[in-house]
Parts: sequence; C-alpha cells; structure tokens
Amino acid sequence: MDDRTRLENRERYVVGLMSGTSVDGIDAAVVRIAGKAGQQPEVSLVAFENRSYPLDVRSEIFELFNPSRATVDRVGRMNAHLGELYAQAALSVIAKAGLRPEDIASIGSHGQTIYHAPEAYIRDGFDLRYTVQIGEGAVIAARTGIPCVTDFRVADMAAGGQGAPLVPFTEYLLYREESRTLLLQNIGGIGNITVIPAGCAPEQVYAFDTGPGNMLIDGIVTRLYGGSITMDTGGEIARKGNVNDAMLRWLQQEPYYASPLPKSTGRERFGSDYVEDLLRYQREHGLSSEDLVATVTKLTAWSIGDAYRRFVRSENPADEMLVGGGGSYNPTLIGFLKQEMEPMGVRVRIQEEIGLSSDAKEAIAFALLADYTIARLPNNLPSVTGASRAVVMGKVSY
Ligand SMILES: Nc1ncnc2c1ncn2[C@@H]1O[C@H](COP(=O)(O)OP(=O)(O)OP(=O)(O)O)[C@@H](O)[C@H]1O
Ligand SMILES: CC(=O)N[C@H]1[C@@H]2OC[C@@H](O2)[C@@H](O)[C@@H]1O[C@H](C)C(=O)O
Repeated sequence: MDDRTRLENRERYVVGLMSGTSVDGIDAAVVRIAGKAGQQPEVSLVAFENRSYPLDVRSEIFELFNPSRATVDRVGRMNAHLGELYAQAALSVIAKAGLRPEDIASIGSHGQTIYHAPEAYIRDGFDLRYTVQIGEGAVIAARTGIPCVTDFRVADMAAGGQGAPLVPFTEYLLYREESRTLLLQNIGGIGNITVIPAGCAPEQVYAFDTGPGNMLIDGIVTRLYGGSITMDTGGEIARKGNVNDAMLRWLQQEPYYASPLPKSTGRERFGSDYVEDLLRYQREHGLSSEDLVATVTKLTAWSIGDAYRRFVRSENPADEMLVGGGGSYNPTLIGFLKQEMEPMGVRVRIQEEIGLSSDAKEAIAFALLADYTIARLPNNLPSVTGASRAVVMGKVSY
C-alpha cells in the first residue's frame, strides 16, 4: 500500500510541534486524524503539553533574531539543541496520550523562526526569498524513531509565495461553514486573521497580520518589571489601569494599520525599539505602569477591529470571530475586543468556548500539515501566501 492509500484508509496519530514568535515554549499535541485525503478530515486532540524553554535557551534565541549576532556556529548549535528539546517534547506528549512512539505515523514540527524575508530580493534575475526555521528534523527523527516533517515554509516561497501564513490551510479544512462567515483571529506574538466566507472555495480564503498580538504587552511588561514577569497574566495589570486616550490616538497613527493587503509584520516593527518609544512617551507624560499596559492592550484590540472595518466588513460581513493563541487567556484584552466587534454584529468567542483549545491550535495545524506532506498532497493555500501554485510543503527526515 502506498502512502496515499494508507492516508485514505486508516485512522492515524500524528504529533504537531509549534514554537511561535513569542518564544514562550514548545507546544506539543497528539492528534487523531481520520477521513479521506482531500475531503474534510476528522481531527481530534488526544493530548497537549506546553513546555517552557529553559531561560538561557530563550535568551539565546532572542540573540539569534539579530542577524549580526546569529553567526553560523551559534545557529548550527541551536538547530541541534532545539532538535533535542523538540524530540523530548514529542516523547513526553506521546506518553501523556498513553501511546508509544511506534503508534505515531509522523511528527510535524514548525521549528523556531529566527529570520523571515518573504519579499522578493532580485539578484542576477533571480527572485530570492528566504526564511530560517531551526530545530533539526533529523535529530527529532533519530531520537523518536518517527518520520519528522520540518521546514514547511520554503516550498511555498520557492513557488513565489510569502511562506506564511500556513495555518489558514488547516482552518479552511477544519472550520469552514456553509452559511456563516467566520473570522479566525490568532493572538500570538503578532495578531493575524483568517477570513473564511460562508460556503467558500479554498481560493476565497484570505488572511493577513492585523498588527501586534501580545508582543507589545509582553515587551512593555518585561521592561517595566525588570524581566521578573514576561506577560500580563490574566490581564490583571491592564485591568487596574485606565486607557490613555491621547496615547492611544498617537499609537493609532502607526502606518501599518492602514497599509493595503496583502501584508504581514513582525518583531522588526513591533519589537524592542518600538517598546522603547512607548516607554519614553510614558516617562514624558507621567503615565502609570498600569495605564501604559491598559493602553497597549486597548490598542491591540482596536487594531483587530480596525483591520475588520477596513479590509473585511464590506465584502465579508462576519457572524463570528473565534480567537486562538495565548491572547485568549487575557480577559482584559478579550473584553476590549468584544467592545470593538460586537457593535459591528460580530460575536467573539475563544476556542475553549466551542470545546477546542486556543493553546493547541497551531500545534494541531502542524500535525495536519505533516499528514498531508507524508501523503504527498499539496498543503499550502496560494490565495493566502501569494504562491503561484499549490505545492507539497515540508521536508521529511525518516
Ligand atoms: N494566562 C495568560 N494571561 C495573559 N496572557 C497570556 C496568558 N497565557 C499566554 N498569554 C500570552 O500569550 C503569549 C503566547 O501566545 P502564543 O503561544 O499563542 O504565541 P506564539 O505562538 O509564540 O505566537 P505566534 O502565533 O505569533 O507565532 C504569551 O507571550 C502571553 O503574552
Ligand atoms: C515566518 C513565521 O514564523 N511567521 C509566523 C508569525 O507568527 C504569526 C504570523 O507571523 C504567522 O504568519 C506565522 O505563523 C503561523 C503559525 C502561520 O504560518 O500560520
């Protein structure tokens, strides 16, 4: 039986591993997948675990975001080191599921993005685009004995795409409805939205980054509290503050929000330099820490509402926004988001409210993407990434 027939016939367990732009840790999921390829698969979560990165690993990854410090020896070593940590995370979640490695058909590992250059760079007539995700698949396969799919983004880029976002392919498969238009809003480091129009074909799905997700909140909190905390857990700090309207108006002038689609953003725009600008404003205008955190939390929610108003509402008035990513666990942020969306007739719910998991969503997505890779089925969405055609993404380490 070839791989494709096997995929069509058998229920299988697949592991998904994700480490996102927040670098908060490794999300590991075991999923059960059933159903014929090319049709709506049945996917259920069997076990999930989040392991924090050791502090020294996390801070070294942040160093590698700076290309002048990311020397090849450091990148190569971290590639091997992350391969080991991802293998441990996979073995641990497999045990948690009550399974053995030999029960697992494949692992899909996103890896850690340390550099992403999605725009064409023309040299000698070649359209050069590149992206670097580390966490060696050969190490994961060697330690677990399970075929491991890594390095998904490059195949889409080789076909002229931006190599991101990749999760919308799985959102189309898992969430599409005949009669309701849905918005899938991820609030990770960056905020990104996928629009799934009612009864749509794959080419009608579109997605883009709305702006900062938790990146500004995390960046401000880390600086204000001397690194002793790195997030506003439960939105408690923001809840105690008041939104400063003058500062909010100033922040809303950032050109990214109005810039046309397609677009994406990252740490290059909303990273540490931007956080320093906000801290300077705070000092000059005498804002309290709580007011500053409340204001960036409000800005984050506003940027999502603003993106919907500008780029979605007229063509695709939505029924519901389903929020995933770590931002789901910040009730102050979700409260502000409801204030933005509900007057426009869009109900806001987090994944947990429909029986799913905000935390596990991206890890589940990479399990499903790997399942397609193993079956040699295309798993990018050209309408979303800008690729010239559908391709099979991912490299397999057997
Ligand atoms: N209990 C909580 N309270 C408040 N915020 C939280 C909580 N749990 C997680 N977060 C926020 O979510 C962030 C992590 O989100 P997530 O894991 O979705 O990001 P990511 O996958 O790294 O990002 P991306 O999807 O952009 O790659 C944390 O850095 C924090 O800001
Ligand atoms: C290059 C890269 O790692 N991009 C991430 C990043 O984090 C959020 C957003 O920017 C998204 O485009 C993407 O990740 C998710 C998993 C995706 O590809 O769908």
